[in-house]
Amino acid sequence: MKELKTDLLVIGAGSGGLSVAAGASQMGADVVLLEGHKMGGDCLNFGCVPSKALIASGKAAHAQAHSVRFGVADTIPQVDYAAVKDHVHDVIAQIEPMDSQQRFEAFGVKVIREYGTFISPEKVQAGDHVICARRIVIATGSSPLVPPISGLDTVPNYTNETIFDLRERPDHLLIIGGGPIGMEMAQAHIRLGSRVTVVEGLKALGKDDPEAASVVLDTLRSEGVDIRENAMIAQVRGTEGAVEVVAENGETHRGSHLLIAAGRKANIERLNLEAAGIERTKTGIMTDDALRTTNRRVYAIGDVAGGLQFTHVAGYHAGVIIRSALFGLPSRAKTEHIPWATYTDPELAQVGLTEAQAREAHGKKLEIARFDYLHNDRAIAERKTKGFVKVMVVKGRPVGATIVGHQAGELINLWSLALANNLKMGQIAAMVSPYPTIGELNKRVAGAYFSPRLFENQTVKRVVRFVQRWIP
Ligand SMILES: Cc1cc2nc3c(=O)[nH]c(=O)nc-3n(C[C@H](O)[C@H](O)[C@H](O)COP(=O)(O)OP(=O)(O)OC[C@H]3O[C@@H](n4cnc5c(N)ncnc54)[C@H](O)[C@@H]3O)c2cc1C
Ligand SMILES: NC(=O)c1ccc[n+]([C@@H]2O[C@H](COP(=O)([O-])OP(=O)(O)OC[C@H]3O[C@@H](n4cnc5c(N)ncnc54)[C@H](O)[C@@H]3O)[C@@H](O)[C@H]2O)c1
Repeated sequence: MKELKTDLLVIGAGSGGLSVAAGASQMGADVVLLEGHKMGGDCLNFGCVPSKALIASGKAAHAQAHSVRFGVADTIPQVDYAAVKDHVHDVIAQIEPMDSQQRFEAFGVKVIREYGTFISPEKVQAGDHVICARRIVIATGSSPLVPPISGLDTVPNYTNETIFDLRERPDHLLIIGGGPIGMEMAQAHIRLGSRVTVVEGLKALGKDDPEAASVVLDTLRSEGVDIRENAMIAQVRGTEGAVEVVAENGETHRGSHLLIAAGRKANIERLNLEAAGIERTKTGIMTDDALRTTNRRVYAIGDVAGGLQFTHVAGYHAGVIIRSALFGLPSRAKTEHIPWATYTDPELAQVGLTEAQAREAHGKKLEIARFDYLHNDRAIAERKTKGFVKVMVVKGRPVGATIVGHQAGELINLWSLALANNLKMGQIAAMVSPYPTIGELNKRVAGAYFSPRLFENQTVKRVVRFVQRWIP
């Protein structure tokens, strides 16, 4: 056994672990990084990056088939599914060097390509190394949750870890789960020429504002995706090419390929948390606001912490714990200003409270400002008029924003800034947006908040009439 001593041990080289390792090593800490599988973790290899690359192929195909309204004849797209997957892997390859072992070794990080297991509260074994660290960060991410569905162990199925390697286009993709993974994959595949059925046990896109989610679901349905809700799958049967899923309500759906997109489970099995005195919750590792586990020298960040599971959250967590682990400063992870977006077309984005949450929290103090894409000139020119921006406002400050429509994921950035800095609606309204941009929607929704105060206000009208009588 080789013994190593270090300031900081990071377990997992995904979005969270790499951010900690890069930041801490460049600030002078001695860092050891463990990775049992692929550098870059889920986001690069099996998550955000391949899914967005696949979505881009779907968009290209959809644009060819729907161009006549721009005066350009529609064509039936000739999709080469294997070439689409080449594109997906080429995109991964282009981003890969940023997450590579070589890059991190150049920062001075000692990278060990082994899974880590606690053998005591301050020691972790990885292959033939035992690492003793002043501080340890668990950033081991999550894996696809395979629900206890009868027959699933014998019927061929795909998850996000295998679907991006499939090179023959599914004739009919059956998806269990109508969350963001299910919906993004459903739309990409229908646009690439597969038939698609999504079977959701509860409500599709159920974590989002229902009014906004329904804009996305209606669009997917209009493109041909068969979305079945309230159909919890209890049984699957069949063979490769002919799969059947049976819901508790008796519905049966058939397809050629089965994708499981039924949620995530934290990667804790290999860690031997008991040896380190680290407690878990139902969804991951138990942490306090500072992301410390029940073992004070150990932090848990990103998906394994069991909260919001996004790459930008893992990156944000990394910043929070660097402050505390490296500088010994108080640090707290907040959630109120964390946005998320689902990259369907139209996109769906949220930050802060939804309308329902804001009503519950603020009751009559809540005001809703709203502006529809239909009135944005750039959206009209691009024929992207579906959707709206809705901002929840309390005492002149936004407490949440919901956007569904073209580039919603880009538009939500401004509201993330506003919530992170407690900005007022007046500060958003003061911004000048270039015309014609989709981004103008954000200014216009702030305008919509103020218009009734200005245009339907008798005092304002009286003051204007009075001043107009006196000025030369
Ligand atoms: C299909 C899909 C699409 C997604 N799209 C988006 C998106 O568009 N935007 C977004 O923000 N998020 C998206 N996500 C979520 C995002 O991928 C995760 O939130 C993010 O990767 C979490 O980062 P992490 O560092 O916590 O874990 P990961 O990136 O998964 O990294 C964990 C790493 O730890 C390693 N590991 C595990 N156990 C051990 C051990 N014991 N020892 C050593 N190494 C270990 C794993 O091999 C892995 O490499 C998507 C996820 C999926 C599945
Ligand atoms: N754009 C993005 O940022 C993005 C994209 C994809 C994934 N992600 C991340 O990955 C996480 C996981 O995504 P997900 O879509 O797998 O999970 P999810 O938990 O959001 O959705 C899973 C869905 O599967 C349903 N389900 C579970 N068991 C079922 C069964 N037996 N039959 C029918 N339906 C069943 C659930 O009711 C749920 O609606 C997301 O919460 C998000 O954090 C993010």
